[in-house]
Order: sequence, then C-alpha cells, then structure tokens
Amino acid sequence: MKSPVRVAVTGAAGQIGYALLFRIASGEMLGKDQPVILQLLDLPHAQTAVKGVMMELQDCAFPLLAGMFTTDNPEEAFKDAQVAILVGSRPRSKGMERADLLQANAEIFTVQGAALNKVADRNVKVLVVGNPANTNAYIAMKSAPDLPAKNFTAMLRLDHNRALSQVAEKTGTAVSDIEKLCVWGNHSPTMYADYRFATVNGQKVKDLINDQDWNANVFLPTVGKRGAAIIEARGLSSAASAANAAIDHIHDWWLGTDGKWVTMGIPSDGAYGIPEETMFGFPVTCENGEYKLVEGLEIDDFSRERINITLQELEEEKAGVAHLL
Ligand SMILES: NC(=O)c1ccc[n+]([C@@H]2O[C@H](COP(=O)([O-])OP(=O)(O)OC[C@H]3O[C@@H](n4cnc5c(N)ncnc54)[C@H](O)[C@@H]3O)[C@@H](O)[C@H]2O)c1
Ligand SMILES: O=C(O)C[C@H](O)C(=O)O
Repeated sequence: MKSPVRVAVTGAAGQIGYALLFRIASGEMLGKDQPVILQLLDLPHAQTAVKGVMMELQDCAFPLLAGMFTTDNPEEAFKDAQVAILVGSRPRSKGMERADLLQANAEIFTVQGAALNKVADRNVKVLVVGNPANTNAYIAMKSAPDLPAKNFTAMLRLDHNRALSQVAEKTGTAVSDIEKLCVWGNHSPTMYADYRFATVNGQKVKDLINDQDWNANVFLPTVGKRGAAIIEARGLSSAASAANAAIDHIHDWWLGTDGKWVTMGIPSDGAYGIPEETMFGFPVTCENGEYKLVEGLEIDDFSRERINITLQELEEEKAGVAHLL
C-alpha cells in the first residue's frame, strides 16, 4: 500500500468543492491505488457546511480516504500538502465582470501563497481554480518565494476540454481521438483556443474544418464565453465541469500524459515572446511528475494577434495587483 498523499482543497464548502472532493477520495485524481488525506479549508462561517460534506465523504466509505480534517487556518490546511487545489474565492455572479473579482480575490491569494511558502511540502503541486485564476496563481507564486515558481499553475483545462468538445462536434469525431489542441493565455474570454496543430486519427483538424470564419466567429467566441453562458443559464457558475477539469489537470501532472498535449497555465520561461513569470496557458506534456512546455510551434499572424490580446489582459491584471506584492 502506498503512503497517503496530503491533498489540500480550499473553498471546500462551495459548489466546485462538492463536485471535486468525492472524486479525489475515490481515486480518480491520483490513481486507484493512491490513498489520500483531505485537508480542507474554508471560511469560519462555512465550517459547519464542510463538516456536512465530510459526513457524506465518510458515508461513502472510500477505501482510499486515509484521513480528513477541516480548518479555517491556511497554515493548518497546507501543512505538508503535496497537492493544493485553491478553489476558494468569490465566484462571478450574473452581470459581474471578471475584473471586479480581481481586487476581492487578490488578498486571499497573498495570504494563501505565504502559508504554502511556510508549511507546504517543498514539491507541492499547486493548482489555482478560483478566478481570476491566472492572476491569482501569479499572486500565490509571488507570495511564496521559497517554493519553486514552477510548482504554481492556473487552470486552463476547462477551456481546453470545452475546445475539444466543440471541435469533436464540428468534425463529427470523438474527443478521445483529438490530439495536439491547446489554449493560449488567460482563463477569460480573451483566451486563444488553437486547433492549428490538432489531429484526429492522423488527419489534420484544420483541413477537416477548413473554415476560418467558423474559427474566428463561432469557435473562439463559443469557447471564450462558455463560462458566461453557463452562468446565464444556471444562475451559477460552472461547477461539475470545473471540478472535472481540476481532476484532469492534477491527474495528468501527477501521472503523466503519455506524450499527449494538454493545456496548463504555467509561469512563462520567456518562450513564444511571453514575458517571464507571466502565468499563461501553454501546451504541455507531463512525465515523471513534471510538466514540459511544447516548444517550437509556429505562431502565425492571426495567432500572434490573439496571443497579444490575452497577454495584454494578463499584464493589466498583473498591474492591478502590483501594490499587493
Ligand atoms: N478556472 C476555472 O476554469 C473556473 C471554473 C469555474 C469556476 N471558477 C472559479 O472557482 C471559484 C469557486 O467557485 P464555486 O462555484 O465553488 O464558488 P462557491 O461560492 O460555491 O464556493 C466558494 C467557496 O470558497 C469559500 N471561500 C471564500 N473565501 C475563502 C478563503 N479566503 N479561504 C477559503 N475558502 C474561501 C467560500 O466560503 C465558499 O465555500 C470562483 O472564483 C469561480 O469563479 C474557476
Ligand atoms: O466564467 C466564470 O466566471 C466561471 C468560470 O471561470 C468558467 O469558465 O466557467
């Protein structure tokens, strides 16, 4: 039996938390032979609700759930954590712009970054889900100077999965057969979902679609505005699909992708003209618990324009929180 992995999850009483915790405990994230200890964080007023979720987790009798606790203290929640999924923050509500969220949530991530810096396992894999996810991940990374910057990532996987499904529908193919798709930039409507390199059963997706008008005017807006469409329809932001993307992100980082491309928000090393440390969605592959940037892709004029738009938005978000760092 492997020794348990400590997984910290913040915002445990929230709707993503509810869709996430049971799947972590059942082994879908780190493998069906990997016990886990859940270290849950939420605000003081949410502790009773988290205890209710823990009662349900207990009632599932998951063989891999080796322990769990809840706390409102980040330094307790992140103690020795090997995986930290930072979900807890204020979600966007109907009519609210993401920029409005920036200030409200930025302070949370300075505190949590500092706590991770102090108490987490030195190899902790951090995934920021709470919006604005890229900038929150950047803030957490900058607030944790003693941890390697590469340990901090932002969730672009939901965008990646949304793009996969749209391409599969358009081409009449199975999502599982599509390879080499990626999403560049910010987890926001400015993201650039890119199928120029994608293949399906060896055929080029670009040739199968062969419709730049669909790309620019249907595909990109559909993927980019999907979060808002879900809020409009549900009255609440996406939760099950977001939890699923978080599972996918950590699963692949932990267990590898067998050479397949996935999208992760990672601190830039300067590649593709993205300034160093910018938390940016890039195509990566994962192996031996590390992600690796897919390098050397050609960036055409249309792509450069789209990448510049999403980069500019990230630079503005970064400038908006500079006084906190
Ligand atoms: N990156 C993505 O793809 C993606 C997708 C969907 C949602 N989101 C974001 O995820 C976040 C959570 O969404 P949700 O629907 O679960 O929201 P929710 O309101 O249902 O739950 C949020 C939880 O976080 C808790 N919380 C707030 N501040 C906290 C803090 N400082 N420490 C610990 N916990 C805290 C709240 O008490 C609540 O229980 C939102 O910011 C949302 O916009 C991101
Ligand atoms: O768009 C939002 O505010 C929610 C989330 O980030 C999403 O993409 O569904």
